[in-house]
Amino acid sequence: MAAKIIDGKAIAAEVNEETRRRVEALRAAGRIPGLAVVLVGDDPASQVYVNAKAKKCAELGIHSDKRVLPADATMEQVLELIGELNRDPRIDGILVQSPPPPQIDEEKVIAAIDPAKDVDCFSERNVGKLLIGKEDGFRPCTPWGVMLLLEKSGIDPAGKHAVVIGRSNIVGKPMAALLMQKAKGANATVTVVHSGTPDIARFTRDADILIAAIGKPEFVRGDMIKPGAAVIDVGINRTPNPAGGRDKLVGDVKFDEAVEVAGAVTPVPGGVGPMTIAVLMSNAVTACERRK
Ligand SMILES: Nc1nc(=O)c2c([nH]1)NC[C@@H]1CN(c3ccc(C(=O)N[C@@H](CCC(=O)O)C(=O)O)cc3)C=[N+]21
Repeated sequence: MAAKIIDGKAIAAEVNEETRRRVEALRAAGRIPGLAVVLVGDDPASQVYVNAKAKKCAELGIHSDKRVLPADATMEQVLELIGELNRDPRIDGILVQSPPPPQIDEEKVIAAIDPAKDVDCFSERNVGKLLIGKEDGFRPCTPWGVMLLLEKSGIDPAGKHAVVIGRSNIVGKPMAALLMQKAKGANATVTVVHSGTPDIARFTRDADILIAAIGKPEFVRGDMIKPGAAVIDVGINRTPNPAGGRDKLVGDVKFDEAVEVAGAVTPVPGGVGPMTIAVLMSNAVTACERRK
């Protein structure tokens, strides 16, 4: 039996509709939420994401301020810009597109962002709040997007074995923290596997919920999936199109095989990606609502 394909685009549209209503309410009260998106350098993939975020802001009535610094920008220049955006009253949220060029110390840049404007939930303070389950920080965009996908697809993690492949600060670690939270919509038993795990398949085969976030194209094969499991593919890997033209996007899961074994699976594109942007928009509006 073929798996149910989870429609991330449709679920993101629901979340965005709710965000649009919140923006309307703010605007009626004379407030316009503002998001600054900082891009250092000219990486083509980063440009695509940054433009997608600005476009979604426009659709939802959020003011967006795209700031591009050259690939050889210095730390001083980046920190100067962050300082300016921290002080700018029109800006509620600040995002610095990751990864920056090598001369930029990303950790220092994140630390310079006002935690009240840290809509990525990357700062030490907001990651700390997330870990202790405090609700007044922000939701990490991709992991929270995954939690919403599960909830809105009727998949309750409570009592299930969730296996996260990958331990990045952006996805793997916060994903594990959210899934294990003692809260409605979470409460899973969580295993995290990574590049230091011998025999990853031994764990993934026991997963009721499998989250792939390792950045290796089609790493998860059909024989690594428990029959009926929910498989969430966070990977976005660009591979040159053999026919020329636009790069092909593939996830961290071999979709054609997963669909034969899993109970539910997210596609790439059209799965987690649109949810990441939807949560970012929601966070920007939350930042504005709190500042009232
Ligand atoms: N500070 C920071 N915050 C981020 O949230 C952040 C980041 N840096 N760096 C890069 C990753 C990646 N990311 C994506 C967002 C949307 C899609 C998305 O919408 N993808 C579409 C396809 C888009 C396409 O065609 O390339 C989809 O999956 O359907 C993908 C990837 C946010 N990131």
